[in-house]
Amino acid sequence: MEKAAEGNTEKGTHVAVKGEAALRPEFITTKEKFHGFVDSEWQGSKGEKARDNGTAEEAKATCVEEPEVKKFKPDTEEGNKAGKPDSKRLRGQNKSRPHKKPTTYDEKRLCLSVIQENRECPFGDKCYFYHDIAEYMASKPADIGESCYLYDTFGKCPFGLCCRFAKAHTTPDFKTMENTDLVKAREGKIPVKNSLSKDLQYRLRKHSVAFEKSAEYLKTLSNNRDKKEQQGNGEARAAQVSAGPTGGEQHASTEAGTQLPSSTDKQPPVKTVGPLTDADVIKLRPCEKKQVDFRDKLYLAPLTTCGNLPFRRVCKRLGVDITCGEMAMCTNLLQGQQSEWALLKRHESEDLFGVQVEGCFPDTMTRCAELINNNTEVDFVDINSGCPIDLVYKKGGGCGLMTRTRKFEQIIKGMDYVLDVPLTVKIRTGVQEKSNMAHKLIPEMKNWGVSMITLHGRSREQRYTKLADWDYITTCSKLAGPIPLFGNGDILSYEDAMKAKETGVAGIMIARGALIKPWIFTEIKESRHWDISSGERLDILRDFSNFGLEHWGSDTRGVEKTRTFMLEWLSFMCRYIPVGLLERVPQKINERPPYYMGRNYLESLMASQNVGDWVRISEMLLGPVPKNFNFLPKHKANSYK
Ligand SMILES: Cc1cc2nc3c(=O)[nH]c(=O)nc-3n(C[C@H](O)[C@H](O)[C@H](O)COP(=O)(O)O)c2cc1C
Repeated sequence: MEKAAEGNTEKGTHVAVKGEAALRPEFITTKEKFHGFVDSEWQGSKGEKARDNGTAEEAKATCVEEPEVKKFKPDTEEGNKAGKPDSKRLRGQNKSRPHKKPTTYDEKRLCLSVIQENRECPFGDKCYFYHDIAEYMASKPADIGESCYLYDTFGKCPFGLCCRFAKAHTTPDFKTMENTDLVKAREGKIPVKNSLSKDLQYRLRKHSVAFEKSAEYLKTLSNNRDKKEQQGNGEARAAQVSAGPTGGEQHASTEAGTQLPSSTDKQPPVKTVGPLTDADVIKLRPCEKKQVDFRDKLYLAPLTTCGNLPFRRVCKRLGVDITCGEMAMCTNLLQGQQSEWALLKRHESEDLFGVQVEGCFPDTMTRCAELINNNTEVDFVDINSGCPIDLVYKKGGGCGLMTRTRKFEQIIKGMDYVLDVPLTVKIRTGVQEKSNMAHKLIPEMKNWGVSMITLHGRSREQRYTKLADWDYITTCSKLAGPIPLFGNGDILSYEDAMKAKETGVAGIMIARGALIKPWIFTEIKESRHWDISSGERLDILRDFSNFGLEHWGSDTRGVEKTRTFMLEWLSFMCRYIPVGLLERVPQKINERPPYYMGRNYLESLMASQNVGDWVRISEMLLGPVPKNFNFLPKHKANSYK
């Protein structure tokens, strides 16, 4: 960033710096003063000085132990975030973050045999875990708070004595209480759908799941290929295949359904059908396919790691219409991997919900779509053909598909053929910065069976550098008609959203804007700037914390998982600049704030770009971090370029 002045100086003497948001001078400070204030005011468990309209008082009540906040040295990446931005370091993912996470934060846990109603422990004397409940309870870290969200919401807490809020539902003789009225009222309600059943997992692992519709479709590919080969067109096809990012041979060998060597390929014999032509496929496509009206809806982008179910619930409360699961890899789903299936989970509040998949071959993608179709409840399935990461791109997936049009076509047609719900596609402008290709692809895609297209107005090469190209999005949206095209890129205010809609796009998708300020959906729906207080922001984080405990668990493991995902989110949220502090509204996504003081302690703390301060915020809601706690955000959210 080119600086017009030597940083921020005393109040009132601040000179606007290129690339920096314009703040009212009375709030601007220096790095040293900012950190000095945040550190000196922090009182940890006592919380006397951590004040914010009473909200930090509540925080005081929940932090029962002295928080042990890790200090981050200024020469580390975290330290650097608070200092002068280094454009190379602050872009993309933190690939060097520790891979080995501690498997457990509990030194010793209660034996499962005790948790499961005193059944006999198969390990007897050799068992490492606690069998004496009183001994376990005495060894457990102090409860985080007085009330348990799970017990209060559902009438019982499945984590019983292991819950970190256990006092709320434990009798003096260590029995777990239940609120029978509430339990009865919730009977039969399943708040989260799309879990992988043990039976399906077993069948997937044994390759005994039938993919009948996929087989029908894939047969058409092998028939078409045979015909072409007979016509002597083999050479032309090989040339087309080799145009993909990984070269030809590998892909050519995996083209036709029945001859595929992939790990998911050993399928049981299925009923064979006669040769199908492209025209047959179109005829066979069920007319009763579920219709979804996407137009004029607000779409929360699929967000790996950050777009987890608790975060999406937060956004639903704040007005988003369409939600989508984090990108799932089709081969992992076909292998029945529990962790991948977790990405398909849908909360009951998600009334228009889709899942996003990634893959590079027609056979696996088609089968994956059939698997999802037959075993989950989703309103649409999205193909991520915008994914830029090497792991995906180099295999020909993600935005690599945009350069492999024949394969892309086969994937889309196959998935559309097996799905009873609409198929949507998310693309970028192209791969290289100066050679847009979406406009060439979109007219073709219209004939392949996509029901909606989302266009992120940047290329793979570009990542987040430069603003999204909304002129190009406008051009593409016209080409896409009558298929709705959603525009995606850089929306951070209702004004940005209004301008985007004026381009004629069918709808808008928001990614970082929702992470920085999830209330953006309320702002857009109510056409206003919301000068949200830090207390209200903490309440939103509290919702996340409760939803996280419900999703990941209220035992130590669940608490720490909730914390980790909250910290990932806070790495984006710290970029929000309160409306009341801005000289010029609205905040722009590519503008970095100068160091500033908030209107109260919590607002200042929330503005910190220091991991240690995010940990402090998490401690207000989730109690002190365990001794061996370590965190480095996955995404370098602070790349302002
Ligand atoms: C943390 C993070 C995770 C993302 N994960 C995905 C993903 O799983 N699938 C996807 O299609 N795009 C993903 N994206 C890209 C966004 O969906 C979106 O296209 C991009 O951020 C541009 O929108 P924005 O300018 O509103 O942020 C991710 C972006 C971020 C910041």
